[in-house]
Amino acid sequence: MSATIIDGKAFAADVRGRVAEQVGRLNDAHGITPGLAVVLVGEDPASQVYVRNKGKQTVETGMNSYEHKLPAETGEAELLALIERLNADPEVHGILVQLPLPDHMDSDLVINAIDPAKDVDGFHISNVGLLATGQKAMVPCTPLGCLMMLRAHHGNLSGLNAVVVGRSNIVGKPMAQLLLRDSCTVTIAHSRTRDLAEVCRGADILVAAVGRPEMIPGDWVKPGATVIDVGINRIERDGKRKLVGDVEFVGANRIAGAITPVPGGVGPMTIACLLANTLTACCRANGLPEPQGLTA
Ligand SMILES: NC(=O)C1=CN([C@@H]2O[C@H](COP(=O)(O)OP(=O)(O)OC[C@H]3O[C@@H](n4cnc5c(N)ncnc54)[C@H](OP(=O)(O)O)[C@@H]3O)[C@@H](O)[C@H]2O)C=CC1
Ligand SMILES: Nc1nc(=O)c2c([nH]1)NC[C@@H]1CN(c3ccc(C(=O)N[C@@H](CCC(=O)O)C(=O)O)cc3)C=[N+]21
Repeated sequence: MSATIIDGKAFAADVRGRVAEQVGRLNDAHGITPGLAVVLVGEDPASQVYVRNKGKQTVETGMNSYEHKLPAETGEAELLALIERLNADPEVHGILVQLPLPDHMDSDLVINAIDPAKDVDGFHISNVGLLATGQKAMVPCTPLGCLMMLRAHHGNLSGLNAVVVGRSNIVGKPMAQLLLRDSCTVTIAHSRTRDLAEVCRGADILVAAVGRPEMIPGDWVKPGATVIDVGINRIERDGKRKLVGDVEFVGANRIAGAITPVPGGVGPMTIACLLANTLTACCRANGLPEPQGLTA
């Protein structure tokens, strides 16, 4: 028997629909339009695709999109000055600085210059600390999207064994925090983990966020487990360019209970959650009630 495919595209369309509806009501009742500013430094082709998709979907949900494209050689001071302007701009409720930044910039410094209330990526140290201590934070979009799909699929996650492979600040660590908050027993694995296969086989929920094409084979998956594949890897196979995850899909699909595909899994939900976070930030900035069903 094969696994249930968790359709991230459909989930994302649902989230976007709910965002659009609440944006419409916000506009009708208060004359407010949420605004998202996306800053891209340099010309990484993959980043350009994401930024274009984000801008398009922002406008489709009735929000304002402000794109700032800076050349790769932009100085750090110039980027910080732009962030200052966006922090002060009342029309801008969310700010996203696309990562990675060019090598000559200090990413931590840049991210921590963003007003935490506008930090829709949830990467600012204030938001990281708020999430870790169980307080109201802006929650990183990719882990938030994964959590929404897991909750929808499982209902209650309490007591389940969750293994997160990857410990980055943008995916692995916040994912682990969210699973812990939902009372999973959480293991974070990484490149130094001993016997990763055995660790993975203990997982009721397996989240792969590594960045290595198809490194997790089917026989690392516990029968019936839910597999969330965050990996986005561009490879060439049989002369064709292809997008694959960190999980070997065909093998894992035979053993898992449910699995997210790549593409069409976590990726679309990341963008939908970015829109949801922008709406949340706008509501908070205006002292209005939180949007329903769109926060963690
Ligand atoms: N779908 C989406 O919306 C998004 C997808 N992504 C994708 O998710 C993947 C991960 O991204 P990100 O977290 O930024 O990546 P990073 O490169 O920042 O982190 C990768 C993590 O994987 C671990 N790792 C590397 N090799 C191994 C190994 N052989 N065994 C076990 N662990 C290993 C690293 O361990 P160590 O710390 O020890 O080095 C590290 O913690 C990428 O494919 C990225 O493109 C990212 C963001 C959003
Ligand atoms: N500050 C910042 N915040 C981010 O959230 C951020 C970032 N920087 N840098 C890069 C990563 C990566 N990321 C993705 C978003 C959407 C898809 C996505 O929509 N993927 C589609 C396929 C798109 C394609 O074909 O390339 C899918 O999986 O179906 C993927 C990856 C956000 N990131």
